[in-house]
Amino acid sequence: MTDLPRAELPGSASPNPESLILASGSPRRAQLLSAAGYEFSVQPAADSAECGICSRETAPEMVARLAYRKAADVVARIDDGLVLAADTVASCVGNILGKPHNRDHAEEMLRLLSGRNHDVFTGICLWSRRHEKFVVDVVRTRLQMSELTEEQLNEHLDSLRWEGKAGAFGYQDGNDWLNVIGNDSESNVVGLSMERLAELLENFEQNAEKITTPTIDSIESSDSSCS
Ligand SMILES: Cc1cn([C@H]2C[C@H](O)[C@@H](COP(=O)(O)OP(=O)(O)OP(=O)(O)O)O2)c(=O)[nH]c1=O
Repeated sequence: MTDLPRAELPGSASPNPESLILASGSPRRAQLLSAAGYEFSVQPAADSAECGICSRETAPEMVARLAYRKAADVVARIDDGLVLAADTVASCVGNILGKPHNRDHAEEMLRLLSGRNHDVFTGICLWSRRHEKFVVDVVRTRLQMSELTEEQLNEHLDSLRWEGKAGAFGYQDGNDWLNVIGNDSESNVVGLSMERLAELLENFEQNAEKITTPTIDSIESSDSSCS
């Protein structure tokens, strides 16, 4: 993994900056933020904020909607703070791959990904409770997975390193059968693009009133078809 950039929080020059609250129970996201030098507290969103795959929803629409829902869930419980929420899925030949439910599900995902290029999408939502403004954005990283041998597949399944990870793999685990294509964000695969986070923080004041991709309309309309 490349060095991760640091960034000032909006209003950090003011005497009373908003503190950063990570609305996620993901240990990877906390590690990424810590490694980049951010100070933050953790307040995971309720599981109910992360409802399942919705009909007619693309992977980027889905991660945007879920990041927004997770942030909204935590914003409703705090008086002040800048809430950061994210959601990550893999996407391969039209299939959206979240966290596997069990070993068989993980195997199914890995057999689909084996030998294929695929995408990982992470939605990010930053929401200032004090200013009641938020931005939502989505980052895509393209990956290539080599064709897995039966031995590699079984070793990975036995290791349980697929647990709790979208697509049933952990890029951070350093498997030689998985590579990011080109210069796409590596931290995005692990759950949070640190490059995009720095940009969103830096431009929060300018961008917070308008939603980036996708629009809040599509987030809300997708939500209504949630199963
Ligand atoms: C693709 C990939 C995902 N992941 C992880 C990041 C996320 O933790 C997880 C995707 O699940 P998410 O639902 O995005 O996050 P989470 O359930 O872990 O935490 P929360 O909902 O509280 O924010 O997969 C890796 O660690 N490595 C990878 O290579």
